[in-house]
Amino acid sequence: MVLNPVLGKLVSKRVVLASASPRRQEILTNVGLRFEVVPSWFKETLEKSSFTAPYEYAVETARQKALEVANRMHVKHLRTPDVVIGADTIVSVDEQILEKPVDKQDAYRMLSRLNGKEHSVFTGVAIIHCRSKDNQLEMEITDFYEETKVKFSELSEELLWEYIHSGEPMDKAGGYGIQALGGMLVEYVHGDFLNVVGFPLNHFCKKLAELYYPPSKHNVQHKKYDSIPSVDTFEKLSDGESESSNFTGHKDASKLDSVGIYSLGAVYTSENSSGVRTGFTVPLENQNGVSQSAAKLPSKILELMDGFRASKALFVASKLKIFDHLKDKGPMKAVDIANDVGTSVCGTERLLDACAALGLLEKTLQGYSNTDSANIYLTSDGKYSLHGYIIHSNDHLWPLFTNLESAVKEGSRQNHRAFGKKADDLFKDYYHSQEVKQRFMAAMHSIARLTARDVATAFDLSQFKSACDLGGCTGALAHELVQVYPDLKVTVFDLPEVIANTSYFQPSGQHAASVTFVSGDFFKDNLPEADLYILSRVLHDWPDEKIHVLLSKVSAVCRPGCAILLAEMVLDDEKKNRSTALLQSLNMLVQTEGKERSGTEYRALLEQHGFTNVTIRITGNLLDIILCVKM
Ligand SMILES: O=c1[nH]cc([C@@H]2O[C@H](COP(=O)(O)OP(=O)(O)OP(=O)(O)O)[C@@H](O)[C@H]2O)c(=O)[nH]1
Repeated sequence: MVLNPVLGKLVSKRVVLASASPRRQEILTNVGLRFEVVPSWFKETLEKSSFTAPYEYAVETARQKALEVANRMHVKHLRTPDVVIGADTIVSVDEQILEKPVDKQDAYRMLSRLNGKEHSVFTGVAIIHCRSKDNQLEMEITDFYEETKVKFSELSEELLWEYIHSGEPMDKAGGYGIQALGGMLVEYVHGDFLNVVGFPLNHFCKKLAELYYPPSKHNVQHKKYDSIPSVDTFEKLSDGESESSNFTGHKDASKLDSVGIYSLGAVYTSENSSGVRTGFTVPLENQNGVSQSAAKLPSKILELMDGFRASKALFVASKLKIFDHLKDKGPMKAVDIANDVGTSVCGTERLLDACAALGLLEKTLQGYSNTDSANIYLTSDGKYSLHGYIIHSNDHLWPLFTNLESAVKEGSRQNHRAFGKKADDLFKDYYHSQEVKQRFMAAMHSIARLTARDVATAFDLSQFKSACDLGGCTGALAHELVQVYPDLKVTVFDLPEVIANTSYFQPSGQHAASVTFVSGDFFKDNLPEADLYILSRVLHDWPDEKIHVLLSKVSAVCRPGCAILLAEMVLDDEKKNRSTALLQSLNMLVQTEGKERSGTEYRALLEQHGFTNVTIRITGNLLDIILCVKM
């Protein structure tokens, strides 16, 4: 649960932290913010002398870090984030800016400068709200800085060197980490402690409050608030969202809710004596003249209650190929679309309006047209088309999910209830008819295309000369890998029924020859030789016993130094935070004997088969990546 509704404003947005700093990640994770980490490639080399004050340098560096990530995600990854957060922490002493030491001598130089004196720590923060309009990246940048004064005690040379040899100073601005051993060097801190650690959380929340709840003309008083409104205040405000808070342009569910929530009363805000804004509802009279108070509705719960309606609207529009029609012919009127696809005008109009309100379509006087995202993801031939997966969700997953209650009661898959037949093998379900097989392959292909770049680049795989993608289906990941690593040869190993149907999905291009297809059953047949074995969305299909069979086979053919790359949604150890992955685990319950697992669980499985150095990258995207090496 997000404690602070200001941060709650970010829940439905794709938030990206443009920072490799584990401290920033921890500070933001600790308050319940969900975000993806995309470290910035911006080199911190701005000319310091061109800034009149040290904080200007920190703010500009933070801006450049965030801008680089926003641009890269938009242009290279075709994934425009909603919000990008960048930060830069520096220490300023005697008009000098200190960043991270480059070596121990440099750390010594910095710490000696700070010894026995007061210095300032500045963190510059940039919050960029992004949106893609006509494929152009539009951004609104907000930045600020926070200053904290820190005083070091008089420290002996011996102590300084002991501290330096601990290794702690190396990745810390000014050469110390106040949150750990470095705390022992500090006599006092004036200001925000977390600012020193790398992220001024309090100021960040105030900034979000300013952005998402700007003082409106309805305010009873207009004093500018100078502290974070209390939780209670935010809850009252949270659904009375103002126009300007909708940076991303899409209409999210909470915004839609707000219409209903305050239909009985208007929201006003005022400030209390301590400068804290308070929200209250003004009673309005109903039609009978009876005074009523606007009830604050639980918007999150309402959103969940209605979630299936939105999913189904998307599924039906996709099944009817409305996005394909609009790509070729839009803008179009409802009546023309209805005629083209052979549906009723009144039903089609309602569906189109719902899709427009959900941000999937645009509605103008000329008619309906696709949004940029619809063109890319929802048309059946879009570059990153999810059409295949959406149809699979509608035709296969939906009937299974309607039996979730039985699955939970019985603890087992529900294929027999959903489809009226009992299959002993998961994939027999998919491959019993050509139509279902092609639908399943198209679904796997669309997800693999979307995630392939992340899987291929989560780790540097350039040391491997050959790879085998076990259960690699249409070869979408294999083709991405050979593009990223031109010297790599990839064998896609999958069941004969799959391999026989891959030709439709093959790209043409210079690297196509580096991908070969071999048919076989990875539980029974010999595995092709390779330096790297890839298991992407495979292990979650199976129970531990079967995974042991598979991993022991991989282990048997792996030479020391060879590796396994896993791509799965990794659960947090406590299994309480990652709702997408936890829902995916329910998805596995209704249709397989498998489940999603935590990093610790994957590590244990891999280590039992001699795979060590298990490194887990939580990407915050659809798939997390695990690399481990055979000893
Ligand atoms: O007391 C502490 N002071 C500072 C830190 C950490 O120091 C670094 C500051 O470096 P920077 O702002 O450039 O951030 P990076 O780590 O390089 O990550 P980016 O990818 O954002 O450039 C920062 O990590 C602070 O957390 C500390 O830990 N304690």
